[in-house]
Amino acid sequence: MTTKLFIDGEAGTTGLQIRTRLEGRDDIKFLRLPENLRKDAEARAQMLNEADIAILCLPDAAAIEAVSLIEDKDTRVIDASTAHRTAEGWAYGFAELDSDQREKIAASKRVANPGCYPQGYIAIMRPLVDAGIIPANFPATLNAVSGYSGGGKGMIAEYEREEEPVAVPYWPYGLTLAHKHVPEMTFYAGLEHPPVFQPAVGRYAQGMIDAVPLNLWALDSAPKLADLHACLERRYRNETFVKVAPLEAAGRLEAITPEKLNGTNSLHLHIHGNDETGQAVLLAVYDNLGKGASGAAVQNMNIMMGIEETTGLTIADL
Ligand SMILES: NC(=O)C1=CN([C@@H]2O[C@H](COP(=O)(O)OP(=O)(O)OC[C@H]3O[C@@H](n4cnc5c(N)ncnc54)[C@H](OP(=O)(O)O)[C@@H]3O)[C@@H](O)[C@H]2O)C=CC1
Ligand SMILES: CC(=O)N[C@@H](CCC(=O)OP(=O)(O)O)C(=O)O
Repeated sequence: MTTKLFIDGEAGTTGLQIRTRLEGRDDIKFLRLPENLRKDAEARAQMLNEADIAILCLPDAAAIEAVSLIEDKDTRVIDASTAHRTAEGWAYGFAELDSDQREKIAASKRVANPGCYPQGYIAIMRPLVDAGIIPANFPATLNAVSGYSGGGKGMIAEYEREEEPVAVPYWPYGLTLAHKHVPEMTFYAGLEHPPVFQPAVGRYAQGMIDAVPLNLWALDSAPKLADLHACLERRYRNETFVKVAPLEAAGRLEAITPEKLNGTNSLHLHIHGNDETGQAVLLAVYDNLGKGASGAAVQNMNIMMGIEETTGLTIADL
């Protein structure tokens, strides 16, 4: 059976990457609009209603508009924007969230693709909260760095224009601590309080690291690094795309660079720290355009089509 797929916003960063990832798939028929009609609401409505699956790679307002244009109750939607991630009636498209998330995605007509920063954070925190190692009222923090493609076409142009491209190598932002990703991070990590989330954009195109520092000594369970590792390893042992690196006592590791998993849909977790001081830092390495956006959208589409992928990178591949 062929699935009719419409990517609304196909000319953008996420849309283009989805299209490239699906090149050569003979189980998909692309519904496409000519350049002059790609923002025409009537033409988009026609495609949205004709599609079996529509992937929205649009700014939030245009994504909300796209959903309102769908009259055909059978069109299934994957929204890559922030608009519906904690909305009623939408399944959160992080398949590894817990054991029944895949079924929720498979059964849903409305799937919200997660934000790039939240995926790594939730992958680290949720199993630790579920296991009671981190209490739900924990005052968590997250530091992160993303390549500039995370800001879409607009930010890419600022870094790649010929005249006076952005020269700052590392630019902290989100300093009012109200980044649009905080609500989904808090909700899906299972925490009662929003984390202090401090992202930064680096002067490189693609790839990211989420880093969660933890004062283990402050936790009632006073876990050791091996306990954190065992918890995450147990949770992701059978996952294709999320993998946990072995515990390694090193201050600096080659695998922990933001570009390491570019072009893949993999997300790798690293647990480091110091048992003597009772402190840990948990890191998630992944591609903001891979597992952080387009890769996850394709993974969700496959789950909705009943296809199970088995081709993630193992730690040993690195
Ligand atoms: N880049 C990333 O790493 C990630 C992005 N996302 C999210 O995915 C979505 C897309 O982001 P991204 O691809 O980076 O953004 P881009 O700006 O690169 O692409 C957005 C595309 O949408 C088009 N567009 C805007 N308004 C409309 C409209 N009304 N009708 C049809 N098309 C429209 C734009 O047109 P034009 O080309 O004319 O500007 C552009 O091609 C956003 O919601 C973003 O937050 C999510 C996770 C990660
Ligand atoms: C580097 C950079 O600017 N990144 C973007 C996040 C991109 C993204 O994931 O947007 P969604 O909310 O649609 O997921 C930002 O911080 O706004």
